[in-house]
Amino acid sequence: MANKTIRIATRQSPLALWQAEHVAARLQQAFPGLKTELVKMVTRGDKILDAPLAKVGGKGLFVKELEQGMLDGVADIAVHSMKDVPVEFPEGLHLAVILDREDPTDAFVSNRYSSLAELPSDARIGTSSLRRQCQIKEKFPQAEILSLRGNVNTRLAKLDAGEYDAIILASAGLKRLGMGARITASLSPEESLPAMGQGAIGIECRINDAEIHEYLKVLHDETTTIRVRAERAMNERLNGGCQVPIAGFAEIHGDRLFMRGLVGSPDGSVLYRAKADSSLDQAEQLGQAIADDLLAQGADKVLRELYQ
Ligand SMILES: NCc1[nH]cc(CCC(=O)O)c1CC(=O)O
Repeated sequence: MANKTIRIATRQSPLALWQAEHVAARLQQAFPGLKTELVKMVTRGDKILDAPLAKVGGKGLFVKELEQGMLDGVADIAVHSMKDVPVEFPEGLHLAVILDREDPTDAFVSNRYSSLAELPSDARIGTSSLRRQCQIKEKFPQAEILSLRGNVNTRLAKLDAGEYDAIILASAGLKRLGMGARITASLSPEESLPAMGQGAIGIECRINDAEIHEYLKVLHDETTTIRVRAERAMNERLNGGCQVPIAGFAEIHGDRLFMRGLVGSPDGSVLYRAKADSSLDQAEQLGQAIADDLLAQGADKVLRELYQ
């Protein structure tokens, strides 16, 4: 293992670079002498900035190019936000490890209002996530939802320029970039149920690369893995990516796994919610049960309309 260099495929947004550098630092801490190298790439999701994600379509918008890099042998691992990782992988690649979770909540950020509850009914709210949009619209049917794309700094600059009364974005991204102080209020799961995998970092690599797996093992976080396994199982059954109004969030209390799921119409007029709990070794079954509950309520109608 002497002189080994691990080449890490990453996007170039400040958050992606932070996450890749975090993984590099953790690996070097565990394996003194190990070298790492960032292989910086541009994904389709980075290029298409003028359209809402829901319109761009296609799964794996932020990961495909990184995956091709590993298949081509120009990178050994890819560091992803779990939220952006589709449930299926290209042949030869898989998810090797999930790291401990940062704050999974959605953040309410405003220069004018101190909480979601204080917003005027016709507030202008920035978000490009249908999941956030449908939950906001349920409570504020008159609210104007405005597109908000770009990296964290771009999004905050748009808010500061006065384009919105408030914006909603992932707390994890703000905290990782040292901008946690910009979070006006963390939204509770009742106010905005997070996306599957939100706040968790995952590492993908070639299935047959035994040496790399030896290194990655030290990064594994069991609690986060169980939670994200349940959340991904729900999305898999609903056939949902990050461009559909689906939320799934699991928490561990004692020796039980508690999960909530949600499917909504983008305009917030229909929202289906489900919750259940299980033992920790039944994570996948729990996620599937939540999905089945949502489907039995009629969630498939909403999803079918979106996929058309
Ligand atoms: N879809 C983009 C994306 N992917 C991961 C994060 C934030 C970090 C995380 O959830 O780990 C974001 C930005 C956002 O949702 O505001």
